[in-house]
Amino acid sequence: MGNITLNVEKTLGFITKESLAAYEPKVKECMETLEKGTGLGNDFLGWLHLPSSITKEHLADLKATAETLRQNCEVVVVAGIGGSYLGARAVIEAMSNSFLWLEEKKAGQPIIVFAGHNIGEDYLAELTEFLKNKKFGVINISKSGTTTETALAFRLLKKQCEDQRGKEMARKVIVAVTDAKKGAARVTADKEGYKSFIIPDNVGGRFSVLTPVGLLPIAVAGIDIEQLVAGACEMEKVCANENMMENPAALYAATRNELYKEGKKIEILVNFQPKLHYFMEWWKQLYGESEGKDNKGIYPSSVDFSTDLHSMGQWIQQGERTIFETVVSVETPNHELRVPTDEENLDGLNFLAGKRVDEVNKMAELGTQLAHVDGGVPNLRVSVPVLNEYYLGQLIYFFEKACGISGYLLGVNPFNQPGVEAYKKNMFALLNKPGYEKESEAIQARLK
Ligand SMILES: O=P(O)(O)OC[C@H]1O[C@H](O)[C@H](O)[C@@H](O)[C@@H]1O
Repeated sequence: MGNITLNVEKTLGFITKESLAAYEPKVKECMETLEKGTGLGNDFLGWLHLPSSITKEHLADLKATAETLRQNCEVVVVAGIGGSYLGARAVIEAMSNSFLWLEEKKAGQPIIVFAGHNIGEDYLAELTEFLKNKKFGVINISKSGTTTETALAFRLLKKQCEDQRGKEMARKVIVAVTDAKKGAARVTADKEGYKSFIIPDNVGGRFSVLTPVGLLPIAVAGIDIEQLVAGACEMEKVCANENMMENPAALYAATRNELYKEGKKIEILVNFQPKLHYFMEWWKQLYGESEGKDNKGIYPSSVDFSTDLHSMGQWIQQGERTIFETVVSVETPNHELRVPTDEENLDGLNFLAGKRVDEVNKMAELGTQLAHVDGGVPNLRVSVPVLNEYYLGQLIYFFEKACGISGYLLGVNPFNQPGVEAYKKNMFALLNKPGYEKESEAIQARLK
């Protein structure tokens, strides 16, 4: 079985081979800093050798809990935000049939829905309505255990679950994934006797998809977590290579840093498979929170092609030349569908008759790459042989390792996110949260 690969050739008209090669010693140093744990944020390096440290017993425990939820629930609500949400959604959406959720639910295959990632009253009211009379369960995920969005949704879900299914069944179908000791989610789980899984202290939220944060919901969705971990393990080996040109994570980190130095301030992650939409959302948090600080950092954005070629395509082709693209390209689709012949040919599409739909998609991809490079947009390409658990595991670890290296190349602490506290402080002050009396007064004075 081959691996995912990275091709940076289409950046070379914008940066030189020599400038890229010059990164080799710096990248090596960053990799050593990660390995030795001597850099900034070194108390959050638990993700680095996480894949190879996951035991069969741990996976079996996760699968057994997932099975309890699958057997007892028509719907499972996964409550979480940021790193406690995006990884699970990324893998579940990438691996699920796009239309399965519209079908009648069969026993043993619950629908997964998400909550706790917004404060939309309509969203939560509609969710409550949808769950009425349904056998549902909840996975409450929060590393800190105190995130407002998630706690608010969980308060509603817990009550509804207990009201509808009784305390005893609720205890069986509510699972917590949180800190070992701290936080409200831990206190509730212990008091109510919920099954719970621990998020290791040294794994930050955005690096936690391969902990129970991601693995439990993914297993509940019926997706093979062993293969996901096996793929990540393989990349853990590949991305340990000290030769930068043979290490995709190192090469990606170096290339994007050099492009940034040359004025390419925005990276657009591109897919040609709509199922990867949430994978890109996961990637945005990973890179946005890791690198966007100290007034520095590439702005991570994403598009779904060819959909967005009909909207953002214009900007990318001819807008300000401060962007580069990284395309995640799936080589072979999981299904085969050919364009039918039509005798009348009213739509003029008979030139495509007999071809696979993916051949059209691939020509859209190649045509776009050539056009965008011609238009001044450097292009990186990550090839994924097939969209399956194994390669998703590879992609996850590849992007995580590259992020650690890239953050150190940039000279920031890639493992903290102090900036996200600013809005929270204001929100708590505005809502008169106990303990925020001084801030409340100050903010009210500003609003007069
Ligand atoms: O898992 P939690 O503690 O609930 O945190 C969920 C998310 O919210 C925070 O505000 C951070 O910005 C994220 O890095 C984190 O993943």
